[in-house]
Amino acid sequence: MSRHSDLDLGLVVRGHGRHYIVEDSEGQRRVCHPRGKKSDCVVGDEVRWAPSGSDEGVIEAVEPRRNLLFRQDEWKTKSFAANVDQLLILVAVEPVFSESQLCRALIAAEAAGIPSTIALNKTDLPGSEAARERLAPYRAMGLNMLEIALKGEPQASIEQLTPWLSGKRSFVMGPSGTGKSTLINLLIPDAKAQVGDISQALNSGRHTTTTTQWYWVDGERQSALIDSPGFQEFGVRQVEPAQLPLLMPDLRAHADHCRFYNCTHQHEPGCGVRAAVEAGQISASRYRIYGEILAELTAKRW
Ligand SMILES: Nc1nc2c(ncn2[C@@H]2O[C@H](COP(=O)(O)OP(=O)(O)OP(=O)(O)O)[C@@H](O)[C@H]2O)c(=O)[nH]1
Ligand SMILES: [Zn+2]
Repeated sequence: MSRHSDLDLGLVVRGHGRHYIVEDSEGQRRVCHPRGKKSDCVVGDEVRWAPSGSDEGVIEAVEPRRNLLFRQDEWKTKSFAANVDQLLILVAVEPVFSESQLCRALIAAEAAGIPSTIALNKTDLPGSEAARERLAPYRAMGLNMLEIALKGEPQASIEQLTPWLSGKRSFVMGPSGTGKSTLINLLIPDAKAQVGDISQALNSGRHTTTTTQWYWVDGERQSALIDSPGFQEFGVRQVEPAQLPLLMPDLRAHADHCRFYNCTHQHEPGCGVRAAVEAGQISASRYRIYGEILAELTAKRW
C-alpha cells in the first residue's frame, strides 16, 4: 500500500498547464496542484489528494493507470487520457475523412489496449454509400460500427449511442467538421455548463477548444464522454516497427503465413500479407498506409 492510501481518491477531469481539476467521490470539483514532477497527471487519472487552503488541493500521488491513450510524433508526446474504456472515432460522410488518420488512431488505441468503435455521421447525406464503402475494410476486420445522423435523425442517433456509452468512459475523437460538438450537445444537454464551471475555476475560457474535456452523460456519473482535439497529425512513434502489423487486425491475420519470421511485408518472397493484398483480402489503401507508417517508424532518428 502506498503511503498516500489514506488520502481521498479523486478523478482528474481537466488539465490546464500545471493545474488540474479534480472531482471527489461526491462530485465536488476543485483546482489541484501536483506535488512535484512525479504527480504529473492526465484527464482520467485517479489521484490521491489532500486539501490545501480553503478550496484548493494538492495531488500527492497518481494511482497506477489501466491504460494511457496518447500520440507520439517526432518531437513530442501528447497524452489524451488515462483509464479509458473505449474509443469512439467519429467520421462523417462529409467532409471526407483521412483514412491515414483513422488508421493511426486505431493503431494507437490498439497499442494501448483500448477497443474502438467507428461511428459514421451524416448518413442523411447523398455520399453515404461511398463512405460506407471506404469503411468496408474496417467492418470486415471486426470493428464495431455505428451509423448515425446527429442532425438529420437525432432521436435514432441517441438510441444507437446510449447503450454503447452506458457505464463506460468513452473517448471521442474525430476530424473537424464531423459533428463532434453536435454529438456532445445532443447527448449532454448541460455540456456548456459542465465546461463553463471548470473554465471559471481555471480562468481558462479561451482554451476550452484546445484541452481535453470530461463530460458526465448521466446524473449518476457512471457514463462519461471525453472529448479531445488532435486527430490531425497523429504520430504513432510509440510503436516498434515489428509490432505495427500486429496492431492492424487485417494484416495480423495473415502475418503468420510469411516465410520469414521477421518479414516486414514489404518485398520479401513468400509474404502472406502481400499475397492477401493481391487476393483482395487486405485493402490496398490499408496496405499502403501500413507502408507509410512503417517508413516513418524505421526512418533514422537523429
Ligand atoms: N447533414 C448533416 N449535417 C450534420 C449532421 N451532424 C452535424 N452536421 C453538421 O456538420 C457541421 C459540423 O458539425 P459540428 O458539430 O460543428 O462539428 P465538429 O466536429 O464539432 O467541428 P469542429 O467544431 O470544427 O471541431 C455543422 O454544420 C452541423 O450542423 C448530420 O447528421 N447530418
Ligand atoms: Zn510478410
